[in-house]
Amino acid sequence: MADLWQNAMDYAVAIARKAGEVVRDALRDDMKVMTKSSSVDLVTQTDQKVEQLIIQSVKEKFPTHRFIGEESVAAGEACDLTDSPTWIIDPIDGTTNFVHAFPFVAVSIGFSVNKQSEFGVVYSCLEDKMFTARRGKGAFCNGEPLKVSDQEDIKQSIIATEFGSSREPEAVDKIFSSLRNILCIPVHGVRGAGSAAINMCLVASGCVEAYYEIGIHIWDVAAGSLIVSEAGGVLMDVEGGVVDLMSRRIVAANRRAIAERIVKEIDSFSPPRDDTPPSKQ
Ligand SMILES: O=P(O)(O)O[C@H]1[C@H](O)[C@@H](O)[C@H](O)[C@H](O)[C@@H]1O
Ligand SMILES: [Mg+2]
Ligand SMILES: [Mg+2]
Repeated sequence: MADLWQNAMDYAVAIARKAGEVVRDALRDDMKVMTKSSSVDLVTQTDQKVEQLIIQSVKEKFPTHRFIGEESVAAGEACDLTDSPTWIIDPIDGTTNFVHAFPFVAVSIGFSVNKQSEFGVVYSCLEDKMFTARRGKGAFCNGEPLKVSDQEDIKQSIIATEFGSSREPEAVDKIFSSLRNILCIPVHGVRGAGSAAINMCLVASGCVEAYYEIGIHIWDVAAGSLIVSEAGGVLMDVEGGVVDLMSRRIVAANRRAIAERIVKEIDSFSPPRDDTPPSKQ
């Protein structure tokens, strides 16, 4: 039977590659850096330009599809995931890296129908690595199949996480408390690429055993989540329940036991959900 969404996925790969070129070219220019939710939540004209480029091109090809885009939501659009085919876009995941030319910057495109993820595309554009996953058909990097690490022992593991862009003292205290707990299990190391999408692709590639973060948004992890699960990994909430991409909390790991061990050490909290409008937060 023909794959209903393969055409859309091929289009996503092509547009992510084109978007990545725009990002790479922009690195050479002077940047005007603006801020959003806090003085360390950065955005540039390139984030906005790339999101518009992706949305306009997809609209021409698939006029009935819907969108959740990081910069559109920042501009006041609703973050609504319905049953309609929806493209979930982070035009630059790792904007702080982009601003500093720290070389982990991704274009992330997730796609869901009936609230189920159908494909995910993460283009790590400075490394020129195209990560893709189609539901039920595996995950790939530049066409090569991906598989999570087979490590069973948390003490032999590397865990990825990020500090995020909140500097609220309560949140920072909890982030440090979780980090301390995990580091002192002890694990081999803690790393962070500065991009949720790339961290998830590192889990899918088997380079790190797990990634967790509180404070991410649906556009950071929509594509990466499918790439992890299609590479054989598991997703979980930071308190151990079923992951909810609107909840701004995620654990992605090579296996359930590693995810559960990390959950035990996380000092959890609940940022305002992505699907709660700012007026109701
Ligand atoms: O805002 P962009 O799209 O660069 O994405 C975020 C990262 O992906 C997070 O992991 C990370 O922790 C930061 O919160 C960062 O904002
Ligand atoms: Mg992001
Ligand atoms: Mg972004």
